[in-house]
Amino acid sequence: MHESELKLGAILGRRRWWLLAGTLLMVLSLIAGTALLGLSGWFITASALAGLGVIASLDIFTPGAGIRLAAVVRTVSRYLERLITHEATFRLLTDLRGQVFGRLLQLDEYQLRGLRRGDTLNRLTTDVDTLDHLFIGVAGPTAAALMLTMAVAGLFGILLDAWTALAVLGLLLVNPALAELSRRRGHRASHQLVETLPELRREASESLESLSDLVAYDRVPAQRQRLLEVSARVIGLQEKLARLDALSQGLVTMTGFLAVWAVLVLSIGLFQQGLISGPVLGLAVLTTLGLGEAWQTLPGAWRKLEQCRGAHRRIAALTAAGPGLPVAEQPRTAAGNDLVVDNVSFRYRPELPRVLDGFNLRVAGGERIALIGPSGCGKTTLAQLIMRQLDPDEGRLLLGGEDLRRLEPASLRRHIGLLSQHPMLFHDTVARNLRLARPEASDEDLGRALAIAGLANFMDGLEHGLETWISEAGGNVSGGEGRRLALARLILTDCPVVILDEPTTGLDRETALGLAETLDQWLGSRTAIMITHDPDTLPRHDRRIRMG
Ligand SMILES: Nc1ncnc2c1ncn2[C@@H]1O[C@H](COP(=O)(O)OP(=O)(O)OP(=O)(O)O)[C@@H](O)[C@H]1O
Repeated sequence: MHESELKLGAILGRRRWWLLAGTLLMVLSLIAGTALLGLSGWFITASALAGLGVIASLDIFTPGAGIRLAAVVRTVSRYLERLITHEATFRLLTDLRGQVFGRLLQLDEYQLRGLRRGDTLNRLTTDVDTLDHLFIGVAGPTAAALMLTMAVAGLFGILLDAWTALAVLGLLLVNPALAELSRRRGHRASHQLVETLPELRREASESLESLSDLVAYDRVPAQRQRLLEVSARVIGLQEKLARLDALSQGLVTMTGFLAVWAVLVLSIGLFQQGLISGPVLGLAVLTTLGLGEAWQTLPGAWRKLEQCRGAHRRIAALTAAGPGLPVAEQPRTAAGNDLVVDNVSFRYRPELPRVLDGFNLRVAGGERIALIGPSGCGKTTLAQLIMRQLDPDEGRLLLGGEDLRRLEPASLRRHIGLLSQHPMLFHDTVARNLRLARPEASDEDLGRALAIAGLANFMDGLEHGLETWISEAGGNVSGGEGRRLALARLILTDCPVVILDEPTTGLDRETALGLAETLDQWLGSRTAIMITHDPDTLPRHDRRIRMG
């Protein structure tokens, strides 16, 4: 098993005391509920018999106190049980999400590209939630129902006789078999549902994201049709599983009533023989009725085990994607600002042609170069190799004379900064989006970075200034403004080496030239690689390198 693979057992083990406390409280509340019914049965029968004059006197205080106690214990233990199991759930969710998210953070650019955003989100949310059902819905209640059944059978063995105890055990222990049967019958549909539900969410989110394109190409009806088809498949599976749940729940209810009936028949026999009193008979029957209820929800819950397994598989697949790029045993700290690309070859997959084939480049410390070339010639790929988001198949990349593979990743990140082609802005304030680069930056620092990025006027127009919220993926800022916000973020990092992937794209010529001027000052003695299709709008640079 890979070290970073999902360790469900370990996660459950870490929270074992919470889970145990939850199960014990579940048992206590079930016992109190069943005792409440049983004592009520005893009390009602005894009162009726006293009313008929069959029994001479009736002690109403002892059973009355018992009923009150059972009612209070049931309420309190159920409340505490909810509190504890919910707390346990949140802790389990935190552990699970933490582990899955931690694993995602280790993925490199190449592995991340293989993930579809909607699908990953699904695994992080729905699948993790489904897994959490494992304890709350299945393990805890099953253990509680089993323990209660054993306890009641023991009680019947003492109060009534061995046959009644065995009848209760025999009939109610059919329930786990019914639950298992329901799990097996729902196996395929449950697995299909785990796969189809994310497909539906993915289709829905992608339809919304690409709505303007779909409208422009008049593809809305076709997309709607696709959505409806997936939705119909989901509904079909859910219907199938709901029918199975109803059937198995009906069967469990039947075994519960069969047990009540068996206890009634057997204890009438005992009563006739004078071995038990009428109130005990009432107690036995109603206790069995209460006991049957403890099993009610289990077949559905067991059936969902299959969904848990599917969810586990999907999350495990996400977390088990091989390790990211290897890190040297004793990594060095990045030092020196000169960059060498030495005979580098790279292809994305073995079956694809080489994007770079024996590529060479030397950039001296403090030198600025413009990298130009036709679309698809590998400029962005080269930037990612320099950032060590990818490793070359052949050749090496050196920073300050040291192979990038020997450098500590965090130190490399502090040393080389990248303005990517599609920078990400978070649904957060301008200030927090910028402070991602430097948490301790003052408002003045942010203002300076924004001014260098040519956003002073833009900021003046914002009512809440730095505290203005940017909606998800930069929805309320224009493409050009979003890229310049990301540029301001890069400026805050203060890295001595920077790669700017098309810094002036999306800007009109006048703005681009203005930005080039302020950037020129900021770049100062930094080493800079500027990727562009229009080198005339770039800040001053020493050389132009043509790729492709
Ligand atoms: N993840 C990937 N998997 C497979 N091929 C890829 C991947 N990313 C890029 N490519 C391919 O690699 C080649 C180089 O892409 P790259 O993005 O580096 O080009 P570029 O020169 O930056 O292009 P542009 O100027 O349009 O940004 C292209 O043919 C592209 O299709």
